[in-house]
Amino acid sequence: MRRVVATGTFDILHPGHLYYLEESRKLGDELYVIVARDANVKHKPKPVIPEDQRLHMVAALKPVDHAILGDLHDMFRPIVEIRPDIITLGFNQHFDEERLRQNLGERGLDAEVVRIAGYFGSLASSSKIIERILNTRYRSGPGGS
Ligand SMILES: Cc1cc2nc3c(=O)[nH]c(=O)nc-3n(C[C@H](O)[C@H](O)[C@H](O)COP(=O)(O)O)c2cc1C
Ligand SMILES: Nc1ncnc2c1ncn2[C@@H]1O[C@H](COP(=O)(O)OP(=O)(O)OP(=O)(O)O)[C@@H](O)[C@H]1O
Repeated sequence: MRRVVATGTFDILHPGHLYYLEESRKLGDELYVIVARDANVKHKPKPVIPEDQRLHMVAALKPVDHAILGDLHDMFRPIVEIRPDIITLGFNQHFDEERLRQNLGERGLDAEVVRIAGYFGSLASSSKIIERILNTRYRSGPGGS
């Protein structure tokens, strides 16, 4: 059984998330998804959707076999428990692949790190969806409602 781990915030689900999870699942037999804790999302505005609800929605997606909330303090704790063969990074995840491999090695983990390509077919970004909601519903110019 080849175990794959995918990670992310998954604030407002869109086809890019689905693509990332489908491509991750294809690399193995079982896909685990680690959903970022609200408190750990510091590199962008806080998620709109609370962590339990983000987890609930990710867990329901077809390619996902197991979804868990991440650890609050140590991002390697779930990895040590799952012991994946592969960890996938999304196209815009800010982790340095070499550094991540090094950190895993220091903890005795030999998971392969694979970068998944981006999907740009449609409105495939949580922040762009939020921007569109704001622009179309709340920032109408002259003549707008
Ligand atoms: C290998 C790995 C393990 C992670 N484990 C956790 C974790 O335990 N807890 C957590 O809150 N975030 C964890 N994260 C981080 C998030 O899931 C997410 O990738 C990060 O916040 C960047 O979010 P974004 O790409 O969705 O914007 C982990 C990320 C990686 C790459
Ligand atoms: N369009 C996309 N194509 C492929 N992968 C994507 C796409 N959008 C997000 N992902 C991946 O899905 C995971 C979760 O992404 P995240 O929750 O940060 O969504 P996002 O739409 O990139 O958010 P934001 O717009 O706020 O940056 C990450 O691994 C990310 O790289």
